[in-house]
Formats: sequence, C-alpha cells, structure tokens
Amino acid sequence: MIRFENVGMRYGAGPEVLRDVTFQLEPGSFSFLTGPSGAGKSSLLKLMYLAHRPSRGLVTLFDRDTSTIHRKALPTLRRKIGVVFQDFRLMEHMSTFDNVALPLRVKGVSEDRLKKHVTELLAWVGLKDQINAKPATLSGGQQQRVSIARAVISRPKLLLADEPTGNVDDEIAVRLLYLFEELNRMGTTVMIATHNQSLIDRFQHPVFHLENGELTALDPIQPPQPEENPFFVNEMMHGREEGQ
Ligand SMILES: Nc1ncnc2c1ncn2[C@@H]1O[C@H](COP(=O)(O)OP(=O)(O)OP(=O)(O)O)[C@@H](O)[C@H]1O
Repeated sequence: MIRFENVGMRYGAGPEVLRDVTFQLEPGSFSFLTGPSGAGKSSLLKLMYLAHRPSRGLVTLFDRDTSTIHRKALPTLRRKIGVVFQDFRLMEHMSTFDNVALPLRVKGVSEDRLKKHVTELLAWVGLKDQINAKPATLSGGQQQRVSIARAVISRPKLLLADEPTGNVDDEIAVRLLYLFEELNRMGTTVMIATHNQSLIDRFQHPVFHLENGELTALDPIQPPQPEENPFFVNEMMHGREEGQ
C-alpha cells in the first residue's frame, strides 16, 4: 500500500525533520504512529497524502513511485485517501451535513443514497442534533467528529488520521476507534497518529514510533482476546455498493 525507503524531508531550506525513514504499510493493516510533539508525525502523514514531497528517498503509494506522479493525477489519487487533519479543515460556509456529504457528491452518489449514509454516520459519531450547524458554531470536539465522518464516509482505500481523538472525551475516543476498526475490517488501510497511550494499549495494533525525525517500529504488546465491537456501526457502510 505504502512504502518508504530512506526518506528524508525538510521544509524549505530548513533542517531535515524526517531522516532515513524506512517502513511499509501492508494493504488492510491498522497501525498507530506515536512520538513526542515535534517528532515529525504530521510531516510523515503529509508525505503519505501527497501534500509534500520528500527531499530524498523513495515514497511508493498504491504501487506508484510518487516522484513520477504528474500534478494532474494528484486529485484522483487523493480521492482514495481519507485524511483527518489536526486542524479539521472544514468548509466554513457549509453545514455539518454538507461537509460530510462532500466526498460522496464528488463521486456522484445520488442525494437519496447519500442522505441515508450521512445521517446514519452523523448519528454514530453523536452529531445528529448538529446536522444543520455550521462549523463555527460547533465545539472543537464536534468539529473533529465532522472531520472524521467526512474522512470515512466514502470508504477510502487509505485512512490517515492526525490526533483524531485529541479533542474528545475517552468514551467518544473509544467509539471513534471502533469506527476506524470497522472501516479497516472492510478493507481500508488505517494509520492513526496519536498521543493517547490508553487507546494504543486498548486497541493493540502495531505501533510506529517517531523520535526526532527517526522511525522505529515497536512490537505490539501481545494482545488479549480481541474485544468485540459492542456497537452496530456498519449498516451505513456495508450497505454501500462497491466503488461508491
Ligand atoms: N510548515 C512548516 N515549516 C517549517 N517547519 C515545520 C513546518 N511544519 C512542521 N515543521 C517542523 O517540523 C518538525 C516536525 O513537526 P510535525 O508537525 O511533523 O511534528 P508532530 O510530531 O506532528 O508534532 P505534534 O505532535 O506537536 O503535532 C518540527 O520541528 C516543526 O517545527
């Protein structure tokens, strides 16, 4: 799905903020990305969703060497990637519903179908009462959940989430992790950058750790019996036809 080989990255003429990063994400995998503030987590994700180019090394995405991808091909590739940004990046003039519906509208899904899916997903993330609200009237945690719903609604091939539970309480954080796991079970490769050690301990996925721009993969602690997802989250997702 993604392969990095000896990748370095710098902003402008500044120092390298990522150094000799080598790893790969298998299709269908679920992993966490950890590391102290400033270690380079967001920068690594930027390389993965093609918002930034490496200063050296090779980044392969969906079996393509990203250095050879033409700018015009970027929007199509990016549509396969769901991103939860640390700063949400919601469309300020649009309602919660319209923000979340956007990726489906871009794909040409009919209004009838998308209404059902968007409404169900917003109920799942606890935003059914905010469906018509504009982002400026929502709390940080609510905006974060709009941003998550928008990232997962079209069942991307790859989901990259930057501190997706940074603004919500523990109960909602766990619920959101179940949503990511459900998406992963349906085939999406997932990487989540987080500082939340209790989530990492609870959900037991492989951990990549960044320290000062250098990456190490940590072995996951031996998992206990897999936890059953106690919630029914998937009707809106399983109900959708392939490619929609
Ligand atoms: N746009 C930018 N221009 C110049 N330097 C930047 C830019 N964005 C990040 N950096 C620098 O790159 C380094 C890595 O930052 P990055 O945001 O990737 O870290 P992070 O691990 O995601 O941190 P946090 O957990 O605080 O979000 C830091 O030294 C930061 O100052």
